[in-house]
Amino acid sequence: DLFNYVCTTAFEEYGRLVRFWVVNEPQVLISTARDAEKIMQGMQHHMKSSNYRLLKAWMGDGLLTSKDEKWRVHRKILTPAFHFNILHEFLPIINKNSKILVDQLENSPTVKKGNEFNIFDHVSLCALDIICESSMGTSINAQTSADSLYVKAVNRLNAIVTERYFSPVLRFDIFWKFSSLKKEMDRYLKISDDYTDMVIEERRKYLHSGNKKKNLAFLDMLLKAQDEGGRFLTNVDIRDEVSTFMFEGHDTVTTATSWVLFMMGTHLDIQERAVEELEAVFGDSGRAPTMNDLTELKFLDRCIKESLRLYPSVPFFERHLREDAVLHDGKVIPAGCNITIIPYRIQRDPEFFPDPEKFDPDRFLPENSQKRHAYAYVPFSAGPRNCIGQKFAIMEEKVVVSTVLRKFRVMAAHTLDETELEVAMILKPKNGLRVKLYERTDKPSLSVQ
Ligand code: HEM
Repeated sequence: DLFNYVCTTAFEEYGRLVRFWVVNEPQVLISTARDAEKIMQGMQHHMKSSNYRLLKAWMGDGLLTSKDEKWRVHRKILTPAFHFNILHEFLPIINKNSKILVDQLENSPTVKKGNEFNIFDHVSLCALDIICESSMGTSINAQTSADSLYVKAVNRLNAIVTERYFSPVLRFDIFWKFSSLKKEMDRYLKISDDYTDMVIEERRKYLHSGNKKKNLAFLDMLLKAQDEGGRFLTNVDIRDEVSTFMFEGHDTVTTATSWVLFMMGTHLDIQERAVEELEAVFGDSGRAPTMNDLTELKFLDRCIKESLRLYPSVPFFERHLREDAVLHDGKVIPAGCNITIIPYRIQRDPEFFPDPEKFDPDRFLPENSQKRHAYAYVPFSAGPRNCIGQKFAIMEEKVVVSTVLRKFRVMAAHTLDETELEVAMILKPKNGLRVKLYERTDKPSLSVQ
């Protein structure tokens, strides 16, 4: 199938670099850490490929798609929001929603009967609540009222963007313009834009009222910068950044979190080690994690990293070369090419990860990882265009996974071999990740204090 061909077979047939044509545009696939470094390390090749124009209908010129001065200015404004000293402000939001997730699972008839279900569906609503409240400062209660129009809009927009990206026909504007999918997209864009505009307006009024009691939101950084006369920051710019966060911070975390839980469910010895660590940190208490607790969860941290190695939420990303790129062995990729960097392949290189298919969290022990090539592990990309939300994402994963594991024993309902991967912008298994949950009966009830 296409996923295996692009990520594996193509390199076995043609070697470490593969070139093909998408109509009149040359595309080069990169599969090794040393080549990836030459593309990602500086600002020289920071421009995204022409394929990202397909994302622009939703997120305009947000951080993910923009370039040059606009990208630089916006990145500078948003970077402080992800500083370690600020991140703790988001912990109550993550704790609250993880608790709701566990409550929902506990009360679900499917879970009670010991039936299997797709863990993805539940984690997705939880991640949506978290990213919405963290970026906009408002709660949409996706977990408790799944029929909200905005929730539907975000989910459909994600799916439509992906469908267009991989459609050999709809990617061309001429066919897209007259398609029913475009009509549907316009409908959901209006719902999403209207909602975001309304939240931005309310948040602006709230901040101007001088009331500082509510949690900080990423949006506040942008509104503050606009107040201070920030260049480039129109209302549409702010909306684009919020939409970018809703896109980048939702499905990515959902996939990553679901995979860790599933991997725990297929590797019960590893799950037990993680639970022993949780018991050491939380004892018999049902208290919610603090930032200090999260730092203590070192084994869980390694499980999350290892899961992202095997199943990077973003299995590939792309650049457009405005100048020639010289690779580590002197080979030149000429200006004008689009480049696809494939973490899914790079992170399976046996030179850096012996027995690469094995799920082994201890690869990330300091003594096993310190000397590894800096670009051998790039689930969050690397260099100046790396993921701005990576610390937030790991913090969220740790809280959600630990909250679930403190309450439930997770058992996978199928094997890894039976899990077929889909070619999409986000690495999703075609038929979901199905698990069964069993309550750890001797555990106290969890609190969000
Ligand atoms: C496990 C979760 C996540 C993974 C694996 C992930 C991965 C990535 C990757 C690979 C990129 C580079 C994409 C490209 O070049 O096309 C990226 C960029 C980005 N991510 Fe994440 N991401 C995650 C979570 C998040 C979260 C939670 C947020 C926001 C709170 C976020 C915000 C962004 C933004 C804004 C960019 C664009 C950065 C720029 O170009 O300056 N991501 N992410």
